[in-house]
Amino acid sequence: MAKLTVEDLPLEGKKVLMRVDFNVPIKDGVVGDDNRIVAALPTIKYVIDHGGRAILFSHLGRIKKEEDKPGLSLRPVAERLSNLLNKPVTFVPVTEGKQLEDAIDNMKNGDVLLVQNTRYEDVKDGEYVKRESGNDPELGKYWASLGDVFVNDAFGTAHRKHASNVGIATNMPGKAAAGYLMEKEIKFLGDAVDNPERPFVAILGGAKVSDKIGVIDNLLEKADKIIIGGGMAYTFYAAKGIKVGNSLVEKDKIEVAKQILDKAGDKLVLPIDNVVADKFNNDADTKVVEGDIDDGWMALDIGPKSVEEFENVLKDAKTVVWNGPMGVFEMPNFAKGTLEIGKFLGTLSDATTIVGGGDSTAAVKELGVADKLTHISTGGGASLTYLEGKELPGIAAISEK
Ligand SMILES: Nc1ncnc2c1ncn2[C@@H]1O[C@H](COP(=O)(O)OP(=O)(O)O)[C@@H](O)[C@H]1O
Ligand SMILES: O=C(OP(=O)(O)O)[C@H](O)COP(=O)(O)O
Ligand SMILES: [Mg+2]
Repeated sequence: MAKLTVEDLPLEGKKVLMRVDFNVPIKDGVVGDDNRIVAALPTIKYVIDHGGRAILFSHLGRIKKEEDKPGLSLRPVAERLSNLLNKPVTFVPVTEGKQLEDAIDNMKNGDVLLVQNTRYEDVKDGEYVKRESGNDPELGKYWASLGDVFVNDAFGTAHRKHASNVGIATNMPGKAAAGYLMEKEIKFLGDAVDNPERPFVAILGGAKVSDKIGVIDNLLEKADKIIIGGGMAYTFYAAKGIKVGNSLVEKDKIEVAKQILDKAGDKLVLPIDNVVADKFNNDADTKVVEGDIDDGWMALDIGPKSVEEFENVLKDAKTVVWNGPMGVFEMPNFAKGTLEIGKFLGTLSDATTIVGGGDSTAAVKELGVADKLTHISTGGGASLTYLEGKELPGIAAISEK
């Protein structure tokens, strides 16, 4: 990388602003899968071992209204980080102002501080102002003013142009560096997918339909097959005139889905059958149906015929990139599709198998199939954007050597 790295920066006695991606699953105030926190430890340790004062920034979830804030506090993450580092981590429950500035002034060399969820800035006085997500120039400038140098290790957020990554970096010219995780992810993805061994199969699922449906267009030129499962599948069902019941559908993306279907021909593989439920709950009544999904039912997992069909497509693959679970794996009754696909990828011993994304990674770890895969990437949307051949704004903003 022709970019500055953390090793190029002066650290001793410096206030080192760090952007990490700690957007991890939280349930009942406790961190679930901590892969993304663990993945950032090498850079954090390097900074504090070299006498830096680490001031960490991350987003968590999405905040659109005041009521979203309490459940999306980073406090539980500070606790987990403290356990992992085996040292105290100061948590500052605000994103600006005197409390934050005083806490930073009180830091000693080697100390670690975590700032509240950067997306608290997206809602001010009850209004959705998107200061963080809209890269408000004043916000990036303010955060940059709090430190001496900047290290961006948030690969999972690199496809976003937000104040806490791009904003801070552009306000610290010559002093914004990449961390080890950022370097590692780019190197790995580059080696695997710039000239992928073929057949190259992409698997796309999950729930961020409107975010991610756009990448399919570019992926059609790179991949030999694209398998669509999980919450991504039903917008395509709607585009094909298949009934979707109450399944997750992004209505304003149905047109896009139609265009993709026209262009893709048999490159795109959709689920044949689904596990449908009468409510969004693990205890729902369920059944497996092919094709049409009746009103009152929603598809929460792919069915056994879909698994068989997907495995058939995957069996000869030499490169597989997977983002987005095949169903609502957080509920045991809808985890089977994700589990089966994960297990099957584990049997492809001479293929490069890459799983990316906060939730997909949590799924393969939780379901015990992560060990047999080639690479677990912290980025879902970020990996897909990289795969499309697009520049990642978070990386572009890092200073050149
Ligand atoms: N059929 C479905 N209906 C609703 N949500 C789904 C469905 N399939 C998967 N999901 C949800 O998608 C979420 C993950 O999506 P996403 O964030 O795009 O993936 P990743 O974090 O791996 O990039 C999970 O919380 C999962 O429950
Ligand atoms: O979890 C993330 O992406 P992913 O769900 O695609 O893995 C990143 O933290 C980005 O979050 P965002 O999609 O709310 O900007
Ligand atoms: Mg996710």
